[in-house]
Amino acid sequence: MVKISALQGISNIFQKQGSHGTPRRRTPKREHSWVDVSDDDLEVRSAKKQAASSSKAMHNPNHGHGPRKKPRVSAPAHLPSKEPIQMQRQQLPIYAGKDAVIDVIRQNDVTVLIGETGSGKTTQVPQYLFEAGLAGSGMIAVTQPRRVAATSLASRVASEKQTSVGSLVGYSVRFDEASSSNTKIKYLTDGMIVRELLGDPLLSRYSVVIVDEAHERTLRTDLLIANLKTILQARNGPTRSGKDDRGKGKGKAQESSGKLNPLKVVIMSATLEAEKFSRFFGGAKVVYVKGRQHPVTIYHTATSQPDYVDAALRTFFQVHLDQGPGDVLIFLPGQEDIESLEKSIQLYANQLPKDSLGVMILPLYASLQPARQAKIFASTPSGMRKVILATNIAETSITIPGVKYVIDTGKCKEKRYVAKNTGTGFDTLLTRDITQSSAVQRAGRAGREGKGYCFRLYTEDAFKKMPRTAEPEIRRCTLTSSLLQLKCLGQDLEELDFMDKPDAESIVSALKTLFLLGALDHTKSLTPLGRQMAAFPLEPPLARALVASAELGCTSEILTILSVLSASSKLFVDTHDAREEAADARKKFRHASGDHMTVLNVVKAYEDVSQSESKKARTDWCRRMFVNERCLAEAANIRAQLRDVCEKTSMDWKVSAEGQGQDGEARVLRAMVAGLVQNTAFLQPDGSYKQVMGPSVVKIHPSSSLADKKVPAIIYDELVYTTQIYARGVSAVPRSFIAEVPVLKRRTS
Ligand SMILES: Nc1ncnc2c1ncn2[C@@H]1O[C@H](COP(=O)(O)OP(=O)(O)OP(=O)(O)O)[C@@H](O)[C@H]1O
Repeated sequence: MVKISALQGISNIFQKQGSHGTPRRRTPKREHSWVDVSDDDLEVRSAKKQAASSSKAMHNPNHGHGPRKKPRVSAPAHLPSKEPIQMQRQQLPIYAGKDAVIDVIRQNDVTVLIGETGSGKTTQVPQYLFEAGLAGSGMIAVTQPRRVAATSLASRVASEKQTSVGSLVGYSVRFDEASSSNTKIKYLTDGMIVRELLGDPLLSRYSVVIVDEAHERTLRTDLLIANLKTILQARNGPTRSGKDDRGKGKGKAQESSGKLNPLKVVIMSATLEAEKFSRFFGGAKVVYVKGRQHPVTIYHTATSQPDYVDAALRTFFQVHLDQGPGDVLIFLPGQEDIESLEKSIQLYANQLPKDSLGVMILPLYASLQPARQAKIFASTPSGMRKVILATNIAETSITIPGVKYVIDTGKCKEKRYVAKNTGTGFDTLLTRDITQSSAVQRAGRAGREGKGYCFRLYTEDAFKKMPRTAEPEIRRCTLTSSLLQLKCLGQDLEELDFMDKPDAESIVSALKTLFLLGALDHTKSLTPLGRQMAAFPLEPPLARALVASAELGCTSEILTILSVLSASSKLFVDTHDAREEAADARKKFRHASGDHMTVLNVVKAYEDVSQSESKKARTDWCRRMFVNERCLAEAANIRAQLRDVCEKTSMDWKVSAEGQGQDGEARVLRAMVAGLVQNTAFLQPDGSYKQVMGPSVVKIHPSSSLADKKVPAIIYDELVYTTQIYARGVSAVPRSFIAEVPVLKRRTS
């Protein structure tokens, strides 16, 4: 049992000499942009000048060379602002430059807008443009790389506009939408707007597209940016240097005469290579909004901290015990570290004296169910300090009310296509050091409602050595889904004008996958099947399984399986405390063929309980069975949305294989094989599984109902790369099912 004395030891280490050494307090110089809310709030500079200044800020965020001091032991009490929301809006740095921002955007087709984190870009610019009439009869789109940002920003801006989400201000994220015919400002993920291109290649319902957090260079943001360039030409005609030659005063995007509306594009970020974006759009105007509302004081450790989870634990308790009110946001690379730190914090927090401030721990990672993610935005109960343990999904755009302290481990997980090393060709998440841009964004999550503090668990030298920005996703991730979408638009990855060209190897791999799925023919042309697949907001292999289910008469079952696979949380509750009970409960659902049919068994059992029992009894049942009710609720929602797409594409979603015994089961598995053609492996004499389409040897993941089983052939949902390569979401299938797939016939015979 850990004693409080041990806890106090932890808190002291940071403050004294311990593993952190004495943290450095940097007193920012007056002229530095981190603290300098200048009188001259807006500057429009040439792209070159801006880039130089931006790079200075990136290398030097709050690192004025002030004296070395210890951190203040008790920061002044911080309480979230109680000022009326309209007054808060007027105090944002961007407010003073409002008219100038509107003018620049009115006069230019493309504007690159840079401003400090928290200066008001994301919440205010769309409102300014709307108020100035730039939406015309169309909409203003604001894209975000992450859904949690899109939904929370919509709700903030709706309250600033004193309306409810879904009316004037809406959002659209995968499997969730709140908008109406009255919506004029729409926050949406970059993935959703790329999807909208399929039905509306010129994005004609938008008068303005604001690409926010463009520095992240997600694959979808890059796809959008490439398309915006061609859309601008189609809608606005050739222009000089991104200039709107129609002149001032003609900003109203909608023109009569049945012609296409001109489009305004705004690229925004706090940490952007402005010059590169400006050049890409033929010399777009760069606007720099100066100043930030509240200062953020940054500390670095004196020595590096290889055990960053332990360092985060110590730093948290130092803040908790020594600093004034204010919530804490800790950045960690992934779910595992989050869960481990959560346990440690809880363990020590339980031993705090009864009268001390309580600790409320809230995890935040992408696969957490949206309703649980949303809990971070709720106000902190009195007598508590909220600590949010987050991955980089909290890194950009969002304001978490109450957060005053940020602890940055300096680590993140990055998706990377692994092909060269293993020959298997799949995206995997690797832990790595963050970039300077990420570090600046992370610090920017503090200081949004008042003074903030950021404790970086790495040295200042390490910060200086970090790369400025991350490698664009287009250079390091699977391109299959994007390639399919582009094919539907009549475009080619090789030909589209991207800011950075994709890797040739990734293009070949994506072409191969789509060919194997039947989405492309041997001339690389889109097939009718490919077009059908692209209609679904699913990765191409899952979309292929769904289309196959129509021919096999089992769409209802496949919809259920795919909905559960697409939910953000896992179907079964992981538990370390009651592992045996959980395993016993799971046995009741286990299907001999493996995980896909097991999913169906769980959903069926849950539906039976739901029909005959109360809501409470249903929840109790889930708890007893170690089934995650949130996953099932989310899956039901996803299923309804996929069903709608089926209806729109005239696919009969009711057709079912239920009650048809083994024949029905075989049809469900055949449909899954059609989608998972590349995820197939055969048992080898030595008991291992060897990929049919690749050179790798894989093991069945311990979480699978087939773990340790030896079956002649398997299909799997995904590979996980840890110490070895594991197949997760596995079903046993007869080898003949695999041999039936036309493209696999030769390999399996
Ligand atoms: N949900 C919220 N609750 C309280 N205040 C908020 C909220 N959302 C925004 N704000 C306030 O508005 C300010 C501006 O937020 P906004 O997201 O527009 O800034 P930004 O310039 O886009 O920052 P970033 O570059 O970090 O995305 C915040 O610093 C905060 O003071």
